[in-house]
Amino acid sequence: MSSIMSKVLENSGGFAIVDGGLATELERHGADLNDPLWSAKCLVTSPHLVRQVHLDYLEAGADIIISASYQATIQGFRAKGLSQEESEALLRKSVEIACEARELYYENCGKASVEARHDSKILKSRPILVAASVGSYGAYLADGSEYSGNYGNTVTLDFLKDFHRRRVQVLAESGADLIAFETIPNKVEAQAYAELLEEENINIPAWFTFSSKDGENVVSGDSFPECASIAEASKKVVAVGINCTPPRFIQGLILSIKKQNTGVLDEDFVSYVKHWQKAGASLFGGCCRTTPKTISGIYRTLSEKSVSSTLTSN
Ligand code: MET
Ligand SMILES: [Zn+2]
Repeated sequence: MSSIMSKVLENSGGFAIVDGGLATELERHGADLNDPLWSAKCLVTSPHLVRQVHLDYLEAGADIIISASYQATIQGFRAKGLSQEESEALLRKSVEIACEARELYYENCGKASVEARHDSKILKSRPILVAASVGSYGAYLADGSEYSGNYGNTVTLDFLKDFHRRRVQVLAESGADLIAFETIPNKVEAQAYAELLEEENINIPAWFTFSSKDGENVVSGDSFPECASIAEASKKVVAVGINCTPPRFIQGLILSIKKQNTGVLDEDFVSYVKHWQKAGASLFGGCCRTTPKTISGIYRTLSEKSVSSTLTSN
């Protein structure tokens, strides 16, 4: 495991908390994301709101925040008329905004007042990681195929590598601590990411999270353990897990690979967290429709006298 990830896990007693939904939280605050760029639209229209939502997650106890680049692609920005340079700058901006939120958070910790503590905000100086989000090709298509994983015959391994190549390079050089490949819908895209990390000599670690709608396979029907083994075979991948998946499926999925995971949840997921921890997970967070309240619930649950669990890591 990379030293940054170990540092975060050690500091918090063997587990770390990841943020919750970003796009849906931006929407809850009034952003209109009805656009092929989805949350990436806010990088242009409301960067302050993005920064505030990152900050809300840090104050709710998240140790790792994920940038607003999930649906930010060079191809998507170019389709809106932006130049190559402007498109790359927006990718970098997504990470810069998250880094600014981290700075603001540290400043707030420094001057934390008694009121803030009463406000139940978590203002505790600790190692915080910024992960650069990479959503799937299906997310760029914005036609629901990120939840079918069915890209048709023309979308090959090489096509996917070329699609993601420049974006991954730019994000790797953006100041992020790691890359979060999220909501991966099929095996071929996982393979494309793993090969890109090698070919491009990406020098920050990555994690891979897959989405499932049946508790056994990823959304395309490819086996989750097979997808996970692609991630595990890469030296650059420090964690493999699940996101944007109903919480009732998470424990079984974790057990099916018995490695560390990021769990992702919906309405009453907090009750599941300790089960996921017992099943071997060490990273816990939310996805679409989870909020800072969800994350502070996870924080409180995991901060209670910890259950004895064996943690595994790759
Ligand atoms: C469809 S999954 C979206 C993941 C992304 N990190 C977000 O919360 O917006
Ligand atoms: Zn999601």
